[in-house]
Amino acid sequence: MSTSYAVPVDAAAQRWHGRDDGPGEAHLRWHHVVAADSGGPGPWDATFVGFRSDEGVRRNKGRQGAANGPAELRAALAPMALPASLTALDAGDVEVADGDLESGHRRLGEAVAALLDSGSPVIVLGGGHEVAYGTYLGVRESAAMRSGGRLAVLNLDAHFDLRDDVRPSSGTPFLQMARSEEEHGRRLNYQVLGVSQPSNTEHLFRTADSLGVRYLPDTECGLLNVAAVDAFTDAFVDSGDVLHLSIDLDVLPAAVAPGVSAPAAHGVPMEIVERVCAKVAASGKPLVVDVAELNPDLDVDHRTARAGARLVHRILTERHAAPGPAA
Ligand SMILES: N=CN[C@@H](CCC(=O)O)C(=O)O
Ligand SMILES: [Mn+2]
Ligand SMILES: [Mn+2]
Repeated sequence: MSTSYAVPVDAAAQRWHGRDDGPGEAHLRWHHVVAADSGGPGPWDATFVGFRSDEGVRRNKGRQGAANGPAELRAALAPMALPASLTALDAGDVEVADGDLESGHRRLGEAVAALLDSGSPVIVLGGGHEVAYGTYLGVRESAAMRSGGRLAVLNLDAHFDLRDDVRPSSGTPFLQMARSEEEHGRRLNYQVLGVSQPSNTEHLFRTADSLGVRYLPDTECGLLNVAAVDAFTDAFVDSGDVLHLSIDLDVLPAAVAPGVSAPAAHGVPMEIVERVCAKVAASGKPLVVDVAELNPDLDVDHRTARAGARLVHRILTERHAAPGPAA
């Protein structure tokens, strides 16, 4: 697989190290199984690509530092113990330089499309939430979509990110997607879990309503709401053939995820977020996940990085254990 869209994988590969308790499957951790070159056409049980971008957060007047998110997420995932032997590929990082977010989106799209077409689940390590539009570009151009698959996008987020700004930013990705889908004669199937009323203006709620967005507020995503969350998630999974799961870490309570631009006063409990991720992964449908908004400069004892890595771990191990859809 060509990695012309990305910086050399060497720097990314350096992050895949950790404790080694001995040889064999019983001692496996992620750093043992991630390869930095393709070694074949795939599919892999997991593929990773980083999106080193702060530009969207800068444009959205947030607190910068998310460009170092990919390295931190790799470092947090690397030592996690694996319950089974998986195959994994790290395609390196797409770097956003000189404020050229648009070029970064294009290059990320090329990377995601190639990895998805290999038949592998794709994990995009952000980056500000502007990562989601680049991820979408890849999904849009993937073989699964070109052959008529229905896209379903689930955003786990305190925010709708449907801002109508002059320039793309971390606050605009899902409106960009909606417009792109419209240009392609489709309506974006966009769903959000964890929306915080005080963090979204009435204008954003109206935009969401006008686009037909289905959402669950954070106040209805607690541990007492498991049945409703399950029903919401099941309906999401059923609504698409190709699933894009976008995880903005500010969906988690600030105590769990302090290392984000806009920490959540309420948030959705980790148990619920992880449960939703596991359900989506277990569907066996073509899947791309992006993890957004980790800002290592604001993190406390790598708490946010570990929470993000734990979600990635759960998604990929759940996916590996699940029976695939009938071929
Ligand atoms: N990706 C983040 N988007 C949020 C940020 C809110 C904030 O910085 O307070 C948004 O634009 O609404
Ligand atoms: Mn958010
Ligand atoms: Mn967001």
